[in-house]
Order: sequence, then C-alpha cells, then structure tokens
Amino acid sequence: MTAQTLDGAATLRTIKAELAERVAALREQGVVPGLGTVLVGDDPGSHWYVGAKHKDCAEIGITSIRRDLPATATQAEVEAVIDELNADDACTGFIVQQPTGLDEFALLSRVDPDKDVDGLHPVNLGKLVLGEAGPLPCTPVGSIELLRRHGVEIAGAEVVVVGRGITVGRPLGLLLTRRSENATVTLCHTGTRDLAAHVRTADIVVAAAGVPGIVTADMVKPGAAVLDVGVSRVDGKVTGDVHPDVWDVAGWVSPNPKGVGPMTRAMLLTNIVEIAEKSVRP
Ligand SMILES: Nc1nc2c(c(=O)[nH]1)N[C@@H](CN(C=O)c1ccc(C(=O)N[C@@H](CCC(=O)O)C(=O)O)cc1)CN2
Repeated sequence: MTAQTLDGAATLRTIKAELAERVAALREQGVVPGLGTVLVGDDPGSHWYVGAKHKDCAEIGITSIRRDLPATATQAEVEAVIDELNADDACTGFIVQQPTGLDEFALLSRVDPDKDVDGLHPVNLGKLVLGEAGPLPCTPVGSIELLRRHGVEIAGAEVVVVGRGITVGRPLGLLLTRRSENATVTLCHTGTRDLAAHVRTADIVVAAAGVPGIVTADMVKPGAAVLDVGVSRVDGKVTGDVHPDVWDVAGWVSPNPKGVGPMTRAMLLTNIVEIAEKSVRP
C-alpha cells in the first residue's frame, strides 16, 4: 500500500486563486492589503521563506514591505523597525521571521496584536486559549486546513502531536480540541516515556519535533494520516520528521517539502486578507 499525498503545494495554489478574488474585491473598494516582513541575518532558509512569502503576495495583489537587517542588528534596532511597521497604514500586517537570535518574546510582544499575521502575539495566543476570534498561528491552522481539504475526518479522531514548540505543537493542540474540530489530542515531547505506544493509537499523527525520521512505519497505525511538519537540513536537503517507510503503512502522508510548508504561507495570506476585510466590514 502507498499512502495518498496531502498535497500542500497544490492546496496553496487553490487557496491563492480563492484569495486573489477576495483581494480584487478589496482593491475595488479602495483597500490594498500589504504584508510586512522583518528579517534579521543571513540564514539561507529564512531568506527563502521570506522571498516565497513576498512572491505569493505579488501573485495575488498584496503589496510587500520588506525590511532586511544584518545579523549585527541589535534588539533596539529591530524593535524600532517593528514600531515603524506598527505605525505604517500601508502595512495591513507583518511578521518577524524566526529565528532572529534576539529576544523573540520581546519582539513578538511589540507587534501590534491587530497586525500580528503570524498569530503568535501573546494576546492572540491568549485569545486562542480563551476561544476568542483572532489571527491564528499559520502552521497549525495550515495543518488542519490541509487535512480538511483532503477529506480527512478530524472530528472524533485520536491525534498524536509530537513536539511542544510554541509555533506548532502547543497551538495545534488548542486548535484541534476546539468544538469546531472536536479531536482528542495527546501532546508528546522529549519527556514522553514511550513515544511509539502513543503514536500507534493515532488516527492522525503530526510530527513536529525537528528530529529527522523520528516517526517510523512500525509506530504508525495502518491507514492513519501523517503530517510531516519538522524541517531539518541534512546534507543541505530539507528532511522531515517522518521516515520514508511510513508511506507504505499510512493512508495519507504530507510530503516534506511540498506539504505543510506551503500551507504555512497559505494561512499567512489568509490572515492578511481577513484583517483587510475587517477594515471594510468590521
Ligand atoms: N515568523 C515566523 N517564522 C517562522 C515560521 C512562522 O510561521 N513564522 N515558520 C517557520 C518557517 N516558515 C515560515 O516562515 C516556512 C516554512 C516552510 C515554508 C515552505 O514553503 N517550504 C517549502 C520548501 C522550502 C525549502 O525547500 O527550503 C515546502 O515545504 O515545500 C514556508 C515558510 C520558521 N520561522
């Protein structure tokens, strides 16, 4: 058996086509959405991600405001750029690309929560805990959207998330246990005693530990859906957390690349468009 593909690249194309229509409608009403990015340093991966985000924006009519700073930039210099984007009316929302090597909690906290298209500001993460509306973190919500658009049943599913990071694992547990998703979630991490025993129970596995190949075929229930979120670079090549032999057992697998990564970009675009639409119809 070979698993079916949870195709993030194709889904991104579909979502961009849908959003292009919404952006065109906004422009007709005189609203031009704009994405800002703050990038610190020379990490080639981060440069690629930021470049891809601006390319996506250009394709669907969102304008770009790009602020690239050298690796020597200080906390105060980055905070000054954040203040500038907070005050810029042409900037609907913006992100500080991680990692920065600086105090990221302080940087995230300085972003105007209403412009936080990453959904990672403490106020917006707090809203997620409380079940209030707000921008949602892009990778977790993109993972759910990928499953939904491929018809994978989430309600009632046993989900095992491997990884408790702030950008993926923790918020994903909160999203999946909302009434609208109704999944049962087990959050595993480096302190989990028997990871394989937990993963074996799962209808849906989300591998977001950043450990190449940590989820192997012997751990996966036949027919399960497996999302590969982890990104490591092995010999310069993107390598995920899901071992290739999982494709022989699972029902669905998201490849890596071309799985969850493009969905992160799709949800960033969605967050910008939603904030812009709110400015027209609050
Ligand atoms: N401020 C943020 N920083 C980071 C986030 C984030 O959500 N907000 N997540 C990751 C990186 N990330 C988004 O910025 C991201 C990851 C992957 C992709 C993507 O499209 N990947 C491609 C392949 C890329 C490659 O070949 O290297 C794919 O998976 O097909 C986009 C964005 C950390 N930082």
